[in-house]
Formats: sequence, C-alpha cells, structure tokens
Amino acid sequence: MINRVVIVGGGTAGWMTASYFKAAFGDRIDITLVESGHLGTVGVGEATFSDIRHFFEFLGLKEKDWMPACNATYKLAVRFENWREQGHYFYHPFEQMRSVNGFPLTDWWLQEGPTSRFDKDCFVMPSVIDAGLSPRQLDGTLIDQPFVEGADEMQGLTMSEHQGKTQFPYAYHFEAALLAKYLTTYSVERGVKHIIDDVESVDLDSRGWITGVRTGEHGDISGDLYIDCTGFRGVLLNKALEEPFISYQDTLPNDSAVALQVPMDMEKRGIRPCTTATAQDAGWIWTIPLMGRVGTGYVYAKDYISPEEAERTLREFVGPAAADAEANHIKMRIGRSRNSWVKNCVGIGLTSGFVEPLESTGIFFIHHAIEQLAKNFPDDNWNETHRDRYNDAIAHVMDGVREFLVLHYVGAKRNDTQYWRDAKTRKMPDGLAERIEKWKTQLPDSETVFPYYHGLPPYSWGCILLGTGGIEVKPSPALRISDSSAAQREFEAIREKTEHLTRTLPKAYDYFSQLS
Ligand SMILES: Cc1cc2nc3c(=O)[nH]c(=O)nc-3n(C[C@H](O)[C@H](O)[C@H](O)COP(=O)(O)OP(=O)(O)OC[C@H]3O[C@@H](n4cnc5c(N)ncnc54)[C@H](O)[C@@H]3O)c2cc1C
Ligand SMILES: N[C@@H](Cc1c[nH]c2cc(Cl)ccc12)C(=O)O
Repeated sequence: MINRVVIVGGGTAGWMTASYFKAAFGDRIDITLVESGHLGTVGVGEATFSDIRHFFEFLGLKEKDWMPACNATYKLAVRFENWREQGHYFYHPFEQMRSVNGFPLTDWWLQEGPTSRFDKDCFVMPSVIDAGLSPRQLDGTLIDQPFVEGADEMQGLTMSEHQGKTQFPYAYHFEAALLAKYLTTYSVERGVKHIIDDVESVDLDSRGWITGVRTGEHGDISGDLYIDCTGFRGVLLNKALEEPFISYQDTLPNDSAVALQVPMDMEKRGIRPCTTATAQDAGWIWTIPLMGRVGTGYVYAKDYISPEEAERTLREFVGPAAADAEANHIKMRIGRSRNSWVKNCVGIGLTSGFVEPLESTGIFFIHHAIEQLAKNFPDDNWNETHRDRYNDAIAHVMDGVREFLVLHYVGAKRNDTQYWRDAKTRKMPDGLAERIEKWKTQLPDSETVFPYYHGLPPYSWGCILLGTGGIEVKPSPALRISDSSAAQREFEAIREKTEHLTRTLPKAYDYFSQLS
C-alpha cells in the first residue's frame, strides 16, 4: 500500500489536495503538508467552474458553511466586453443549451434569430445577470433548470463522467486565500500534519525516485508519494526530477498580470453575478465581485506593454476606489509540465500547468487532477497504466483548454492594435484551424470540438465563436429548408421565462447578505 503522502506547498492546490484525500481515504492515509512560511502563494484564483460544487459536496460542505467564510458570490457566466468592438458585450453562461429537432438552438438562431443577440435569444441567464439577480430565491430554491441536483446516480462521478449529463446554472467567486485558510482548518482537524518550513533540497535514490525532502528546521520528511504543489517553482517535479515544461507561449502570448483588491460597499454598488473580461489594447482586465471587495487585474503580454503601463491602465479602469490598493505584479508560466506524474512525484496546480485565467480554469485543473489521482491512486507496484492514464488525462485537459482560449483571440473581431492584429496571424495549436473551417457551416458539436475531455462542452465553443464575431459562421444548410416553428416556440418560451425570472428573483447582494 501507498499510504504516506507528502504534499509540498500550501496554496490552493496543496490544501485542496490535502482536504480531498482526507475526505476520500480518511485515516487509511497519512498526509503531511509542508509549506514555506515566507514564500507566499499566488492566491488570486477567484472565479471557478460550476463543477467545483462536487468538490465541496465531496468534503461534506454546504454553501452556507464555506461561502460566507470566503466572501463568496455566484458566477452565472463570463461576460466578454469589447472583444468584438468597443461597447459590445456577450455572455458565456452556465446554462444547458436547448436543442430543437436535433439541432442546438444556436444553430436555429443563426437561421432564424429573433434579435442580433444570440446570448439573450438562446439563454435566460444573460438577462438575469444584467438585472443583478440571484439564481436562488431567498429561501434557497434554485430556479428550475433542466439539470439534476444531487440525484443518486450522479453521486461519486468525476467531472468527466458528469459532462453532458447536466449543466448546473452557476459557479462561484471567492477569495482564494480565505478558502486555503478554511481548508487548512478542515484538513488539520481531520489529521493532516501541517509543517511550516522551507524544503531546501530533495533526496533521490539511484533510480531517481524521491526518498525524502529536507527542510530548514524540521529535518527530513519522507513518504511514499510526493505531491508537488510549489506553484510556478516546481521544486520537486521540474527542479529535482528535471521534468521539462512545455510552454504554450507561441500560441498564447499573455505572460504577465497585475492584480488589485479593491474594497467596496457592495450593497451600494450591487453585484452583477458574473466574471467580466474587458478587452484592452494588449490583453484584458478581469472584474470579480466578492462580498466586501472587487478583485480585478490586467492580464497582458510583456512584449506589447510594460508592467508600469499595465498598472496605470488598470488603475484608470477601476477609478478612484483603487487609489489605496497595492498592486500585485505576477509573472505567469504558461504551459504544462510534459508529464505531471513522474516516478513517485505528482505535480498539481501551477507546477503541473497553467493558462491565463480568461475562462477561470486554474482551480478546475486542480480539481480534475485530484479526482484523477484519487481514481488512479498507485500501490507499491507503481503500475504504469495508472500513471500513464493520469498523465494523458492531465495533458488533454490543458491542451484542450489552450485551444479554447486561442479561439477567443482568433475569433475576436477587434483589430485596432498590433496585439489584436497579431492574434489573427499567430500560429494556432495543431488541429484548431481545421476545426474552425468545419464550424463555419455548422456550429461546434461533440464530434467537431477537441476530442478529449477538457471541461468545456460544445456549446461553450459555440458561444465564443458567435460572441467574438470575427469568424463568419453560416447556419447549417439543413435548417434553411426545415420547418422552424418549433424553434420559434422555443425562442418565445425563453422570452417568457426571462420575463418571469427577472420579475421574481431577488437581488444577488440580498441573497448573499442573508446567507449564514
Ligand atoms: C493572475 C492570475 C489569476 C488567476 N485567476 C484564477 C481564477 O480566477 N480562477 C482560477 O481557477 N484560477 C486562477 N488562477 C490560478 C490559481 O491562482 C492557481 O491555480 C492556484 O492559486 C493554485 O496555485 P498553487 O497552489 O499551485 O501555487 P501557489 O499559490 O504559488 O502556492 C505555492 C506554495 O508552495 C510553497 N512553496 C514554494 N516553494 C517551496 C519550498 N521550497 N518549500 C516549501 N514550500 C514551498 C509556497 O509557500 C506556497 O505555499 C490565477 C492565477 C493567476 C496567476
Ligand atoms: N462543465 C463545466 C463547463 C462549463 C459549462 N459552461 C460554462 C460556462 C463557463 Cl463561463 C465556464 C465553464 C463552463 C462547468 O459547468 O463548470
């Protein structure tokens, strides 16, 4: 049996792993987590996928347990501003795509769209978000969506096994540092040994397997399996085991960010329950509403703009409220480790890989990695099948998300600066150009998107294609000669439902302020 696990690193990745493994394996596993007392964490990670609710469910936590402790709010979509042209916006919502006579409603919209807004014609969430509303009534009732919440047959499934079966209507925003703190308490109460110290060196045997990590003040710490959660440093996986890092920068040039935490009276400001990504001259700015503050940051490519200019742009964007906020400049390592599991070491989190946070995939990568490791957990035979399956799953998820992000830039209609013009001529990941050709006459479906599990359903790809507006797409020829009355009825049903919801749902701020 492998039952002594050493986790190095106490950021989101380290504590999510420790808490999940305690929930999964209880006292049958012995976990030690070592984190530096002075190196600090990236600690941005504020927006998530809806799937993260499976993580909290697995830990036995309810929203009212952890959300108030992490200043959390709901995220119903990503809102993209100015990606097509100044003043334009569209939503990528968490909402099941409706389908009529075997075609997604977005295909019918291209043929028959009642208005020029695909998002408001095909989904109800965009109007709910514009009105600043909560998807739950004050008594906790969730708006009726075609999904299954907590049904028995869904218990214990991984995210990849869930995909396509349901679409939950919201994700979360939270303060990552507060979540790490919350999970520290959860883990330590359940027996995780917590050591605050620096790992100064890593001991290897003659085969190159890790036999222990040496700390400054706590001596050697040894285990069977080592989990490297040291962030961009990759102290065990990349440094000690020398596993190479495959950069994505040739296709995704953004390599820097500057972040601000802006305290704000959210009752006065109101909460628009979505992440906003506002395109800028050399990147984009995120805006994330939390209880008590707004998290914001400019993600940019250093080749196009200096850190000082990026900070100035961000401060102007936020306005006077940002005057006292301290800027946090971050250099991002974009890409993935060739293999995330090498010998007896598994990198999770930024060590394993990272792409710019445009679709909030960092914590999703961590959650996926943990689920896959729990499923492929080794014994002392160190069966290669488990390791290879794990490495393939991790590589696929990141390569797929990379393609999805590249589509945002290739698809963006705006071309008013060199940065946006270059985005149209830059090399694309293998296969994407061919896929885009297919989508020009039939929107993305399960047969034409990236072929391995990567977290994004086909409708997400369709939203980006339709919203960014730079690639001309035509309705499927079959729809031109089909009876559209059922699609018309569906558009009408969405209009009626939107009207009803915007009349009856409470304000998002009011919902969160009574949650405890
Ligand atoms: C600008 C930006 C915005 C982001 N936004 C989002 C978002 O909205 N949504 C999302 O899902 N994700 C987001 N992410 C990603 C998210 O922040 C990370 O996925 C998450 O924080 C995981 O980080 P980590 O735990 O791997 O590393 P870190 O937070 O860097 O933690 C590393 C840990 O390792 C420790 N350590 C390092 N070296 C040693 C050593 N030698 N000895 C002991 N300990 C050591 C450090 O002390 C620290 O505890 C964002 C990232 C960036 C850069
Ligand atoms: N199943 C994932 C993927 C997903 C589906 N819709 C969206 C929308 C956005 Cl903004 C991000 C992610 C997703 C999930 O539900 O989280």
